This record gives sequence, structure tokens and C-alpha cells, in this order.
Amino acid sequence: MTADVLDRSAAAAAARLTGEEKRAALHAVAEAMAERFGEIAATNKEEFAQAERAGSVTGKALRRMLVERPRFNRIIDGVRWLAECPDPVGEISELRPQPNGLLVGRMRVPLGVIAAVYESRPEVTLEASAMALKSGNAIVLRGGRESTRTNRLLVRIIQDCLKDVGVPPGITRYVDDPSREALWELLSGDNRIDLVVARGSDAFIAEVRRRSPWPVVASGGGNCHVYVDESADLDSATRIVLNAKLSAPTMCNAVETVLVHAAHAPGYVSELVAELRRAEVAVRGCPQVCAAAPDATRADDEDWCTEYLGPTVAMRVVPDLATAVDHINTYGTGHSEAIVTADLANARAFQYTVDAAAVFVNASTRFTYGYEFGLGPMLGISTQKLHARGPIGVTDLTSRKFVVTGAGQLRTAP
Ligand SMILES: NC(=O)C1=CN([C@@H]2O[C@H](COP(=O)(O)OP(=O)(O)OC[C@H]3O[C@@H](n4cnc5c(N)ncnc54)[C@H](OP(=O)(O)O)[C@@H]3O)[C@@H](O)[C@H]2O)C=CC1
Ligand SMILES: N[C@@H](CCC(=O)OP(=O)(O)O)C(=O)O
Repeated sequence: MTADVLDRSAAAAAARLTGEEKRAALHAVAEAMAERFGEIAATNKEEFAQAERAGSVTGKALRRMLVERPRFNRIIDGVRWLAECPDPVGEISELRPQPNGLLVGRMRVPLGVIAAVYESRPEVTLEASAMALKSGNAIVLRGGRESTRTNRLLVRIIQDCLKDVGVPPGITRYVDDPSREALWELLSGDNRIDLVVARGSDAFIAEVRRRSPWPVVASGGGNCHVYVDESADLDSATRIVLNAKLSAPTMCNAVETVLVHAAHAPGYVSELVAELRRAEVAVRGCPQVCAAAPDATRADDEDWCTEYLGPTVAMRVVPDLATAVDHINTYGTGHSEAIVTADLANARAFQYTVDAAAVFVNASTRFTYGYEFGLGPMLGISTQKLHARGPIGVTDLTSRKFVVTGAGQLRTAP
């Protein structure tokens, strides 16, 4: 299985594709996905029901598995967007003529073979394949086992489209064997993978890092915070907190802990807790929050570390901005963090000192998403600093090499 899946010639074939070939292939994929939606949704529905019966995916993760019309249409539009966006491959920048006449520049190039390993979310299969195609990479995909049939179908459709437009279908592969052993074999040192993108829980990412000698970009959990500063517009703060929790509580960019400046306790704290309770969100609070709002239950240290991924939020009153930043840098996962403030100096201090992939001023953490950042489709939200940070866009699936053009120059300097 492994040698076949990781045939390096697929990487060379992907890297050779012209902009026009990629454009044609991506449009063909978008059209086929739209046409065959019924078949995809039916397969997915069966698998979903099976996972539900087996209890193999729990409530919060279960919904991610569903392929549903409006969201899938958005992903298809993302494939069309990729078809039309400028080809990142071959772009030359930073051209610097040297005193000896050498022309030194940097050319954007594909990485080679990418392995994408991710949760039971079939839409990732489509986005990841399309992004790899556009960036001239071969890709091997492995999603959560409950979605194997849907993922296989999606990859078959993609491969058929590639064949139809004359692109080698082997540049997109799916690991058919859903066992973990097959996954570890894929990631083992026997193969050569240029980048592993791992989306999922901390336990999963830790295991991938342990098993894989290849560079791993972690798209990990989001223990995200909103800090309501002393000068915040409190109506806006409430709207931001509610949006950050309620617009999609199961997603990694949802808020999990709200920090409120002590100037707002007890009055605003009790109002905010009441708003959250009205929206059926449970609040786990520090002693000051519980004193202000009796229907908050007492939080412990575990709460500050918890990604609830559901209708619960932790809340803590903090004496100042520095304590809020310290709390976030201690318990956060480097994903998305927000401050609500009318104080420009505090806004800037927060953005400089909070260590996260996306740091917002007066906006919801839910905006951390490729489409919302103008990057188009994304392969995950990197919670580490290298090689990509935040939403992993198509350009992040490339590297740059130096390209140097001379006229027979020889180096004479020591
Ligand atoms: N930053 C980002 O872009 C994203 C982050 N996330 C984060 O992922 C987490 C939840 O996702 P969830 O669906 O529960 O992800 P899981 O980590 O449970 O599942 C993801 C994949 O990991 C495998 N897996 C799970 N646990 C282990 C383990 N201990 N050892 C080896 N393999 C494992 C599963 O494979 P198998 O099928 O074999 O069980 C699955 O393919 C949340 O923290 C969420 O925030 C999710 C999506 C995007
Ligand atoms: N898809 C999300 C962002 C990232 C994501 O896919 O996260 P998750 O739902 O945790 O798998 C969004 O629409 O904001």
C-alpha cells in the first residue's frame, strides 16, 4: 500500500502541471461535485447514521461529519475560487542584482508530497485536494474512519475529473485502510513526506508527532478567549461574546473563556452571565463571577484549560490587562484571542503580547477562517509558528527556493 500511495513520481507530475491544466482540473472538480451532490450526500447520510448508531463519534464531532448543502456549496465555490486565483507556483520575488552582476531572486515552489490527516469532516477531503492541486503538490489524505466511504467517493470523483482533463489522477490519493496501523505506516520513516498536516485533538497531534519523522504542522484545539477591557463598549462586548460562543459552539474558533476587567464586576458580569444563561450557555465562574451571578457554577483550574466545544463558557474577573494576557498565554492554545476595548494603547499591547495565531481587537474569534481572511479555502488553522501559522492557505503549501542567474561569474572572495 505505502509505496503505491507515496509514489514520488506523483509529486513530480503535480509540480509540472501548468496553470491552465490546474484551472481546468479545478473547474471540472467543482462541476462534478455540484452534479453528484445527491450521491455524496446519500453516502454521507448512511455513514452518519452508522456512526450515530455505533456511538463512535460523540455529539459535538458528529455534526462536523455531515455533508450539507449550503456549506458544501461554499466549499465548491472555494474550489472555483482556487481555479481562478493566481498560480502561486513559479512566482519570483525579491529579485536583487548583486554588485558582481548575479541576479538573486526567490521562486515559489511546491513542497512535494503532503499528508493530510484529519477528523471526520469530509469537506476537508475536497478542500485539501483542491489546494494541493493548485499548489502543485501530490497529496495523501486520511480522514476520521467514520467518514471513509464518503471520503473515498469524493477522491474517486476528483480522480475521474483529473483523468478527464489529462492530469495524472495519482496526484490525489486516499488511504483506503481506515486502521490506525495504516496511518502510522503511512507516516513512518519508510516513506518520504514533505509535510504532514494534522488536524484534531492534542492527543492525536502528540501521537502523530511521536510516530512521524516528517515535519508536522499542527492544527490543534482552540481554547480561545475574549477579554472585556475596562474601556470596552459593553453592548458590543456582549454581542461579541455571544457570537463567539453561539454562532458555532463546536468549532475550534469558538470562545471558551471570557475574561472581564474588575471595573465591570459585579454589574456587567451579572448581566453578561444572564445573557449567556438566556442563550442556554452554562457559565463556570471564578469566585467573583459566582458572587455577581448566582447561576454561575464555580470553576476550577481544569476549566481554564478546557475546550468545551459546546454550550459552556468559563468566566474570570481580572484586575488588569496584564493579568488577562498572562491568563491567555498560560492557558490558551495559540489559536484565536480577542480584546474588546476603546483604548488604542491597550488594543496594541494586547496584539503585541498575546501569543496566538490570530489576535482580534473588537471582533469575534469566529473570524479565524480562510474565507473570512480572504485566503480562500484552508487546510486547517495552524496553532504552531512554523511552517504556517493560523489559517493554512494555498500559498502555505509552497516553499521558496533561491534562483540565481549569472553570466559566468566565479566566486573569488574567501
Ligand atoms: N485548528 C484546526 O484547524 C482544527 C482543530 N480541531 C480540533 O480538533 C479537536 C476535535 O476534533 P476531533 O474530531 O474530536 O478530533 P480527534 O483528534 O478525535 O480526531 C482526529 C483524528 O485523529 C484520530 N485520533 C483521535 N485520537 C487519536 C489518538 N489518541 N491517537 C491516534 N489517533 C487519534 C482519529 O482517527 P480514527 O478515525 O482512527 O479514530 C481522527 O482521524 C478539537 O480540539 C478541535 O478544536 C478540529 C478541526 C480543525
Ligand atoms: N470551519 C471553521 C473553522 C475551522 C474548522 O474547520 O474547525 P472545526 O469545526 O473545529 O473542525 C469555521 O467555519 O469557522
